[in-house]
Amino acid sequence: EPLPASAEQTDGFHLVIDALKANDVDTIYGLVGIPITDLARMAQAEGLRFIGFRHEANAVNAAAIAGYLTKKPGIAMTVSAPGFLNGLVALANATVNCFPMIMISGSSEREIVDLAQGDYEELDQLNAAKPYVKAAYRINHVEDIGIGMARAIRAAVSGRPGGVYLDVPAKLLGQAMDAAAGKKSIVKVVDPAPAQVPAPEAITRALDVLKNAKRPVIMLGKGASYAQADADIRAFVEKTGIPYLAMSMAKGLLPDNHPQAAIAARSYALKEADCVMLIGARLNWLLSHGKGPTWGGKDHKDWADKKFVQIDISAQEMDSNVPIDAPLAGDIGSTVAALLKEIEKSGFNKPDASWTGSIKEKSDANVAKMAKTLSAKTSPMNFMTALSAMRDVLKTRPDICLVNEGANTLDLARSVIDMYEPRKRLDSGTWGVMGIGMGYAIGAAVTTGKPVVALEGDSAFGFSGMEVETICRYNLPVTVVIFNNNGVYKGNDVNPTGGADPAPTVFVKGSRYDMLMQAFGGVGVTANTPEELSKALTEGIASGKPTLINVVIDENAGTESGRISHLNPQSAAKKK
Ligand SMILES: Cc1ncc(Cc2csc(CCOP(=O)(O)OP(=O)(O)O)c2C)c(N)n1
Repeated sequence: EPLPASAEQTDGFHLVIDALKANDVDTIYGLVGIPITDLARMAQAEGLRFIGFRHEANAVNAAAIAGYLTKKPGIAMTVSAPGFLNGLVALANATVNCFPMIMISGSSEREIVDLAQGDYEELDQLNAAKPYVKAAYRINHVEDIGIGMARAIRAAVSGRPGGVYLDVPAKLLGQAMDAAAGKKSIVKVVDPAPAQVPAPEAITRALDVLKNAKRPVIMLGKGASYAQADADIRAFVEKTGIPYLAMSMAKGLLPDNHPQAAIAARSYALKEADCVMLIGARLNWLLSHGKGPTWGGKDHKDWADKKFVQIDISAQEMDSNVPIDAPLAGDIGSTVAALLKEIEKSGFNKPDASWTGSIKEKSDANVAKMAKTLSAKTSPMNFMTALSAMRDVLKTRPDICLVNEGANTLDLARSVIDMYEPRKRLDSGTWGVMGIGMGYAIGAAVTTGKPVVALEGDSAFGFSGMEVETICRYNLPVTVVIFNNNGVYKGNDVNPTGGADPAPTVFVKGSRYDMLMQAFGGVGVTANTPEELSKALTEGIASGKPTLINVVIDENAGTESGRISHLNPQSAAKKK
């Protein structure tokens, strides 16, 4: 007997989907299983895309990069306990990188977990997540799904963006309620990331510090890329005439060949600058915490004699880790707009040509030095000769995203491959984490609809390589390029015992990663020369088809841990 219209019912499954759709979510990245398989089916039936992965970490990485690219929270979905834990690493990485996303995980019934009665995949996921996320919520009652999802969305994108955990006990999905009341309970979040405008006196103070500087430099961080205030940021750099540096994911905010780019003279600029303006860049390990020899200091504790201006959406970021002379607490778009407005009114004298000229001189000399290394002919290829071939191809397609991870593959590509548009370089980021490759490539391809090139060290690729099947299943325009030097960092280590086990850093020699892509119907090619690499890369991008290029690199090439080998611990024990 059908229920009377007024008594029509809805349920938790449908309200989760309604809440996502009401907030313009169109894609979920996940891996199904109890208790979310039907939720995924229903989401797809209701018009959302559900991109199914082979490991939760890659699904969560895809959601994270979707959040970075769109400023809307990426949505990931996992099963309980082990599926949740598999996703947690990438959720923590999203939080560290300030990428807005929500990981929704099914969970066991509270009463069973709270009494440790031993349920299928029982774990107190909410409390396990809390140390690694910006916010964590559990929804226990179906009528709270609307407001719970709204809070998760606002937490992900407002203020400093980050990863949010949303715990969905299995029982919640099955709970029913009156359909009309359910509809009313859905919340469309109003202004989820409100503008945060800095105080006028902070603007004046910052411009005073910059105007009094003789040798200023601007450091753009990925926060500046995320802001999507591209025109104003470019206008600010050009109107002030201050030389600028870009952290790896901020490359392309201004084209790397811009006349004010100081990237090729980075060490000189950081050492000699008397004033540094940080825009969406934190003074963390990547910038030696703002002190020490990188900044012209005597030793790693020495604060060099410099003034710092910093724009950050979190006021608490200031003085981390050196005193900030002119803090600008606000969102980057509003802050740069306010600075430009003040400059329009009160003017700004560009730095003396002796400073900009000295940077240009250093840059030109370093570019010339690199050109020599890049033009060398080697067989087998080394990192630089392979990167030289890639650079020439990628220069013709500034619109595509370059995903990049590895050690030498990451460090060298960052300086060799120029970027010309914002938010096109997606890499290991703040943690220097390996394993983001295929997840970021899938997230970028699905989000942008554009071709993606994923340039991978062979070890780095191994963390997420099974997603090659996912790339083929959705026929994504992803070209994976693996710099295959037979090992972690290099491939020439030997087992000191002479025993049968390979050295800890060595892989199977002559491995054919290209056959992995062929196994799932994609195009697989091995490239032994720069010409073969250029041809395969050009064709891969043009085809729009899943492609993997296995690039044979000299196994003696490379440096252990790339640019950060100095971080490896050294024994203090006195040698006899
Ligand atoms: C989750 C995680 N586990 C281990 C590590 C430590 C590491 C940093 S770089 C790297 C791989 C280097 O080998 P690869 O062959 O990719 O690079 P290349 O020198 O270009 O040939 C590892 C394992 C990190 N950062 N994250």
